[in-house]
Amino acid sequence: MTDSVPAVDLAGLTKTFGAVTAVDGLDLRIAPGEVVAFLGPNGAGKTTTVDMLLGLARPDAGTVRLFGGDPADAVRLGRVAAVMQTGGLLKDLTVAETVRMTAHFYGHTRPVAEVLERAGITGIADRAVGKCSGGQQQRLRFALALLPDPDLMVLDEPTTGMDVEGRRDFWQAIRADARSGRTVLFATHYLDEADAYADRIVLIRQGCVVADGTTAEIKNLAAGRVVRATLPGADQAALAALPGVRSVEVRGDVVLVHSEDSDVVARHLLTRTGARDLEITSRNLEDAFLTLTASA
Ligand SMILES: Nc1ncnc2c1ncn2[C@@H]1O[C@H](COP(=O)(O)OP(=O)(O)OP(=O)(O)O)[C@@H](O)[C@H]1O
Repeated sequence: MTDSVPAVDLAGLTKTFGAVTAVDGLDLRIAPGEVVAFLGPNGAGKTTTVDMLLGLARPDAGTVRLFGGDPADAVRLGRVAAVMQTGGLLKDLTVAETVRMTAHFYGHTRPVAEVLERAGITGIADRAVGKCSGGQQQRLRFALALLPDPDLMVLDEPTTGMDVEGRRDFWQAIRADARSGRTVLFATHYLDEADAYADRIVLIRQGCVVADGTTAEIKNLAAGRVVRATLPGADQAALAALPGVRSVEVRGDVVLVHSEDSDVVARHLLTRTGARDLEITSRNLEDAFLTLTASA
């Protein structure tokens, strides 16, 4: 029964700041247990959406429901926790002291040792926060967010400014934790993070959802696949007439067919022509991102 209630349900969400429409009638439903990347270029409206989702900002129009209820109630009940980019840590306390102190503010929490372990910071429990790297401090913020054992974890560009290793360690901790069934929504403008760590990508531009699907679907949506083959004297018109073909390019003896249905192209090339050295490649997420977020 509870599974039929979405973890997140945003409907017609709109927010303007003067002449700027930051979020423009945004609709989004996230089922319990999904790990969703909220991906978009700078100024797309990610933070404004996350702020409304957490009840930190009031929408001008539209509704936010978390687990079927008001966001403020979900936050108060500890069903939702957030990891933001910066702030909120005292440099002189140790990692463990910080977690213990925060645990006192809640009525009931997961054990401190358990959240340290889940966030992957047991080994630095006695280190002063001021001596921790940016990535370690973010994992500490993650540990704090885990204290109430929330059903939904919201992260707003949590790895900004971290080095590659720090980002990888951080995401490994998040990903391992999400396997327990927690719903995760993270805003990012790093394509590789969305690709590597999300089950689903919601791409936004100018406050609207422009694409929503699995990583593979998003790649295909914008880019399809490219079938490359060696085929001297290729019949360009015949290839262009195949279903799903978007373009045919001939470079010397090599032909490149850009298509939504690479199977049809491959079958045609192998059975009806003398093509050899076939290669099928999916264009990368970066291509999809650039195509879908380019200004109209
Ligand atoms: N408090 C505010 N006052 C005025 N304009 C704002 C305010 N907050 C956001 N905006 C504008 O709303 C738009 C969306 O901003 P938002 O921060 O939500 O985007 P974002 O996708 O999170 O961007 P980034 O990746 O750069 O953090 C931008 O044009 C921004 O300048």
